[in-house]
Amino acid sequence: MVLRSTFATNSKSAGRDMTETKLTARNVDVFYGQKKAINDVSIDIDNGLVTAFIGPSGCGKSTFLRTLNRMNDTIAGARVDGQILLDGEDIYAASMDAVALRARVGMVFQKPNPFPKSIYENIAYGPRIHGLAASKADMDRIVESALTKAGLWEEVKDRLTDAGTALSGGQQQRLCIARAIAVSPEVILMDEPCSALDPIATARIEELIDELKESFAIVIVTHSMQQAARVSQRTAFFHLGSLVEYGETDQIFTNPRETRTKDYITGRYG
Ligand SMILES: Nc1ncnc2c1ncn2[C@@H]1O[C@H](COP(=O)(O)OP(=O)(O)OP(=O)(O)O)[C@@H](O)[C@H]1O
Repeated sequence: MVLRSTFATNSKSAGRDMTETKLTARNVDVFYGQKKAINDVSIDIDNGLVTAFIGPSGCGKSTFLRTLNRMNDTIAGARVDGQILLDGEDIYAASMDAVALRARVGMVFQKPNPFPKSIYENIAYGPRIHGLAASKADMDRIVESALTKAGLWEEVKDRLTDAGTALSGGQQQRLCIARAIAVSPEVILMDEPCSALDPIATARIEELIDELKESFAIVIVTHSMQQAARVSQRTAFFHLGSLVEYGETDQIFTNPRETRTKDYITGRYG
């Protein structure tokens, strides 16, 4: 089945016009060797809001998420067919540089994974390799701005030379979000970003996601339907590698169109 977005065509966010569709997937299949993990998925992902991917374990949420910034390139035997467009540009085209792409489409993982470097260096690394800072003062500004947007600046401004790994789990995850933000991405992909965190750190990240959606398109994979309902405006339900239903989060949770979606959200499997 091919699902296409039926949403409105314009939105305004953070006082600027944002083109509605940021990422478009068309007829995407993903294979691991002979095994087909994603089957004919088509979806439009829009700016200025949070899109949640939900579904039972093994349904392909993380696999599909990784297609959106070519993280599957790093997995031996993985193959992606179909088309994924970022602002209309084919991200699998030979002319697309994967490193540059991953700066535009950043990723935050399940387990916080700061570099074994200082808090400052964790943020400065990306802008440095992408040549985004002309001077030390420039870099200081980028570091402060990214940490501020990630809600971490006040907690770390007096200990920027401490190791990133010395922070609490929740702080480390906000550091990883700051690291993604520092290279001015357009999209942030989050693969179960709260699964290693306690409820208080989770709430802090969820607040942050809500703030960040003003500036970035955000896609989050979550095992928690409550989390999807709290943080997202759109929800995509995957089952056995297929996109079963995609719609406004309220509609998916209160009035699902497909029986399989209803069965999942009412706890019949998962
Ligand atoms: N690196 C890999 N090599 C081979 N098969 C893989 C690989 N990664 C995932 N798969 C398979 O692809 C399918 C989809 O897995 P994926 O991790 O994307 O699902 P998921 O919905 O994110 O699951 P979970 O919620 O448990 O994280 C599964 O059958 C899984 O075993």
